[in-house]
Amino acid sequence: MLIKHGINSGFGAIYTLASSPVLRRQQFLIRSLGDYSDQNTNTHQKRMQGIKFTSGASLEADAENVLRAITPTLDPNRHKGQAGKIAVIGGCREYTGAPYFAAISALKIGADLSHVFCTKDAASVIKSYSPELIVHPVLEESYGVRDDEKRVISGKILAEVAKWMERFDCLVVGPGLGRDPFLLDCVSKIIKLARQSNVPIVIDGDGLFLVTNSLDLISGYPLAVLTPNVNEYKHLVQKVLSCEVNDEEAHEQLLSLAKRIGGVTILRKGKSDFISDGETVKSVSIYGSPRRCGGQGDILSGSVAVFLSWARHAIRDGDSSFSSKNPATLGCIAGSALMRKAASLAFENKKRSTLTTDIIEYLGRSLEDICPVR
Ligand SMILES: NC(=O)C1=CN([C@@H]2O[C@H](COP(=O)(O)OP(=O)(O)OC[C@H]3O[C@@H](n4cnc5c(N)ncnc54)[C@H](O)[C@@H]3O)[C@@H](O)[C@H]2O)[C@@H](O)CC1
Ligand SMILES: Nc1ncnc2c1ncn2[C@@H]1O[C@H](COP(=O)(O)OP(=O)(O)OP(=O)(O)O)[C@@H](O)[C@H]1O
Ligand SMILES: [Mg+2]
Repeated sequence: MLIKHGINSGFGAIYTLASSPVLRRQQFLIRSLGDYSDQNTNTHQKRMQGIKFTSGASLEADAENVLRAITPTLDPNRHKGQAGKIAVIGGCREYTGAPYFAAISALKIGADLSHVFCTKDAASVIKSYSPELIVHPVLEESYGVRDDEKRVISGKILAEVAKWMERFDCLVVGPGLGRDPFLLDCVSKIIKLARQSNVPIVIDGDGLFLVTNSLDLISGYPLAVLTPNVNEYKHLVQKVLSCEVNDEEAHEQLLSLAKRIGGVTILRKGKSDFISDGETVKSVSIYGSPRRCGGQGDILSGSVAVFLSWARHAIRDGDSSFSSKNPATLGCIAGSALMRKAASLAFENKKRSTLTTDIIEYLGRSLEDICPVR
């Protein structure tokens, strides 16, 4: 049986056999969508029907239409939590900014609740940045734990996170996590738990250090998104493909990388962002900012988490042709586009003194410009 995909994949209209791996994975995604009561089904259907991924043979995603299609309307019948509950696993003695940037970005875009699971040292600092965040001081680094206590403490940490897991629409693992071996071992268990619970996971920063060295954690999980920067991408390519980054064949290499990790979605950050799930490659090249201050990747990971969650719901509520799309790819396209637009607005205003906190202040307006609240 031949089935026409509802959305152009970027390589012309695609027809595929019902038994293809793409379709099987997409059907798995549909099956794996959780319960979500949405009053706006028809609105979503209309918006999703409007998505066109690319024009012609270009790889450039039609990011604004993706944003419009997946962003839920603000409906007075909805209750707290329905617009998204995100958890960031990150924050240690050294890094408190990164988890804050990711978690606050999720709220500024429109998620209802944003949690941070971090070490005890980091917790009060992160709380002091914002009363909006729900901060759990549960993680431990090796220096605070005796060897004979490790097994018990690791069990307690997992139990603490497990209490919450089913409530989350997406985890962001890695911003400001650090590289302490005991802490990373506990985070491996958290990733396994999220996977068992079918919760999508965005892996960034030190989370990429962890999974690059333990690929089994995410391999073959279609709800995993990796967001490597230039260094992290280099390590991933070396480890997985046993070669160096090849910019002459950048798209093919990204495709093979995503395919070799079992169809996870990879967002390769750079001058243009490239996104692949091992089947297609899309790019987002809209103008951003020439400022490269630290923390912009953290905004991106928090944003992708929200949009991925919204895309899952929009796909579930859309018509049959759209319910076969990959929410991870949609989430990456939307997150990348919004981050770059906000960065460009912040730079217009602040020029060389633009900081990550300035960019965060433009997330709301950037989304509003594309997808106004009605
Ligand atoms: N204000 C803050 O708290 C900020 C904290 N950040 C955090 O800082 C930490 C480091 O991020 P950076 O952006 O500085 O990282 P970099 O991209 O600078 O990488 C740090 C170092 O680790 C190496 N590396 C990366 N992946 C590796 C792998 N798989 N195996 C071995 N070596 C690897 C790189 O070669 C580099 O030397 C992350 O947790 C990140 O989230 C950043 O997000 C920036 C802002
Ligand atoms: N040369 C560039 N021109 C325009 N935008 C860029 C450029 N490089 C990166 N970006 C954008 O900046 C964002 C963050 O990418 P970056 O490579 O700085 O991540 P990072 O190093 O992980 O950041 P962080 O400091 O948060 O860890 C991405 O959304 C990407 O689109
Ligand atoms: Mg980073």
